[in-house]
Amino acid sequence: MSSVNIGVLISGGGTNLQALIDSIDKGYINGKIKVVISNRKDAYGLVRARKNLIEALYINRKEFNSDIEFDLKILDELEKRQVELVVLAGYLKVLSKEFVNRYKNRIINIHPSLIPSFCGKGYYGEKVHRAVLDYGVKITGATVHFVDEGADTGPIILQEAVFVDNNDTVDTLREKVLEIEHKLLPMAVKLFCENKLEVIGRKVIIRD
Ligand SMILES: Nc1nc2c(c(=O)[nH]1)N[C@@H](CN(C=O)c1ccc(C(=O)N[C@@H](CCC(=O)O)C(=O)O)cc1)CN2
Ligand SMILES: NCC(=O)N[C@@H]1O[C@H](COP(=O)([O-])[O-])[C@@H](O)[C@H]1O
Repeated sequence: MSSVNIGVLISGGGTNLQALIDSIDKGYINGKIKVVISNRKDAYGLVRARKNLIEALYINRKEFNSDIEFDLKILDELEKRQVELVVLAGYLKVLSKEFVNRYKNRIINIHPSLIPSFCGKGYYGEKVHRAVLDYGVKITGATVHFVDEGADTGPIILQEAVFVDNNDTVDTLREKVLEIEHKLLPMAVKLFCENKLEVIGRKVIIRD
């Protein structure tokens, strides 16, 4: 089976990107990351990409007149490289309808909570863990899902839970959830690359 061309969008440190790079390098994922694109110049994920000889682009939103034009630029860079799967690995901008429709059911996102809890506009990064602690829930976790027009509303591919302890802080919770993310995201990408994910309405069926 030929490998799948992957494009990864980031905004930050890139530990999920690193998990994908490592998973591909050890042969766990039948894919090739063709390009990493960040909307933030200081994203350490760009450094991780370059260290692994992966093309890394910073695209400055301020150089475009609208979010749509910005998205179209990103789409152009992805399609120039025949990208078949887009992975959002800590990408902190909501994609436009045009982008989502161009890659329908071919955009995967990782979110640091058990969707539909603590997700959507305003819920990203540490804000999620802060909300989890403030609410007092006893479990949280991570979700990998296909991306649709809404923020974190797409069909769920994989989830895994973790207990919230009384002495947990944002930092300790982030670390516990990241450990799950670094397992679930490569697993979901592997399943996609092996053509084992079928979307039926809101449900994602994992085929053997
Ligand atoms: N169309 C979609 N685009 C994106 C999705 C999605 O599900 N559908 N997922 C997000 C990632 N994400 C949660 O997983 C998420 C990212 C950012 C935000 C948010 O509120 N962002 C702020 C700006 C943040 C910043 O630039 O500092 C905002 O848009 O006002 C919510 C959820 C990726 N794209
Ligand atoms: N709503 C999107 C969101 O909050 N994404 C989260 O940003 C972090 C990125 O970390 P990383 O840059 O080390 O992969 C991860 O925890 C990811 O789940």
